[in-house]
Amino acid sequence: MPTTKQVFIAVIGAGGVGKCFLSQLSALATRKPTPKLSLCYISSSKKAVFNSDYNSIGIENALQELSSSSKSPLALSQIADYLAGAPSKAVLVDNTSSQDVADAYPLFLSRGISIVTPNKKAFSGSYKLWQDIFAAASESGAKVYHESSVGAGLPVISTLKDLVETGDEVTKIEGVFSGTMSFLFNSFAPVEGSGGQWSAEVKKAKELGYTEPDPRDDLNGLDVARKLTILARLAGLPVESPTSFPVQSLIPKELETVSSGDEFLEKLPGFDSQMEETKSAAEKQGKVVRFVGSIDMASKSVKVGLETFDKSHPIAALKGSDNIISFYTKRYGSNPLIIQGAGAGGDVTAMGVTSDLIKVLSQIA
Ligand SMILES: NC(=O)C1=CN([C@@H]2O[C@H](COP(=O)(O)OP(=O)(O)OC[C@H]3O[C@@H](n4cnc5c(N)ncnc54)[C@H](OP(=O)(O)O)[C@@H]3O)[C@@H](O)[C@H]2O)C=CC1
Ligand SMILES: N[C@@H](CC=O)C(=O)O
Ligand code: NA
Repeated sequence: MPTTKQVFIAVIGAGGVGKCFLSQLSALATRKPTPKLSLCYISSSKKAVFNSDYNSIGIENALQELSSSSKSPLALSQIADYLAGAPSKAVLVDNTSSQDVADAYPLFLSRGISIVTPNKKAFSGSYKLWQDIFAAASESGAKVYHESSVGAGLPVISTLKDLVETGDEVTKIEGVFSGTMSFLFNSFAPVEGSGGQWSAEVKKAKELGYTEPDPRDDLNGLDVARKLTILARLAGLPVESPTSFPVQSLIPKELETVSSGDEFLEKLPGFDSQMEETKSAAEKQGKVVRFVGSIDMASKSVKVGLETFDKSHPIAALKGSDNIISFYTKRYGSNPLIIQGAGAGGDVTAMGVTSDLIKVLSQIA
């Protein structure tokens, strides 16, 4: 019979972030034998591995077992039943970008199943979903953490929560919130040198694991809009949705209707001149162009899009996939609290998920 010091873990999604999470989970299970972490379910969109008697799946071999499995994933309501019936507490780790999985969070939480996730969809969907998630968690006592939904593993959500919960008042949040956009502009329009070809940099960002599963979700500005929706809500602004404020898209008009991400990437080189024009216009003023976002609490305004910056500006000087996020608050006055570092990539994102899991374990086990 398992003791209360055992926690069952279900992992949905084993892509770039999911794979890195499994490797961190394996190290965590070895380093900290208590509570005993029992991986009881793992799935991709097409396959799953689980045992109806909750026997643990070896974390080290989970990916191999998943790729050779002949089982289909359970329906979300079945996963909730399965985890609610586990012999002790269970945690769902959602490493997908699925809206369907996100929509089921209130169900999981109401059944006492805690959630950790880098998926932005639940927290930036309708305001009702946001309310349902936190109401379900508070009623059942299940925990929900989503640090990597903004700034990957950077401590953005935890910092904002700490500011608010200790009574500070956020007045403005601004910065670079997309690892993909940061990488693209840092390499396409660097402060020094001529930079690469736009469409080739987009392909590179995908290969490096920075983009969303469909890179159009980054280029249309929606990924940044989702992050700002999450931060605005946490700061006390009940933003209705990521499409309820101005968001600039970098998708060429001619490619707005292509049916797949792959077709989009194939056709993008034909439209490189559009981004070249934007870059030259900034260069003519001695500046560089970057993709940024801001939330102004007093005017209740949120915006996402391109802006030009002096080459000496900290935003212009970012490297790689770095994010930079400035919190202006009553306490910090005119010198904002600034968080900077890699904002995308499998390992740094999984780090946020694993550290959330550690927080949950310390509260439920
Ligand atoms: N990559 C990054 O740098 C960051 C990512 N994130 C977030 O992390 C999440 C994962 O990103 P990433 O790993 O890069 O994406 P990937 O596309 O690499 O992986 C997504 C995984 O989810 C699986 N999946 C999709 N839908 C379902 C479903 N309904 N049920 C079960 N499995 C499903 C896919 O399965 P299949 O392989 O069968 O398609 C795949 O294994 C996203 O929400 C993203 O926004 C957050 C911060 C940074
Ligand atoms: N596609 C996103 C991944 C992290 O949220 C990004 O590039 O920032
Ligand atoms: Na984060």
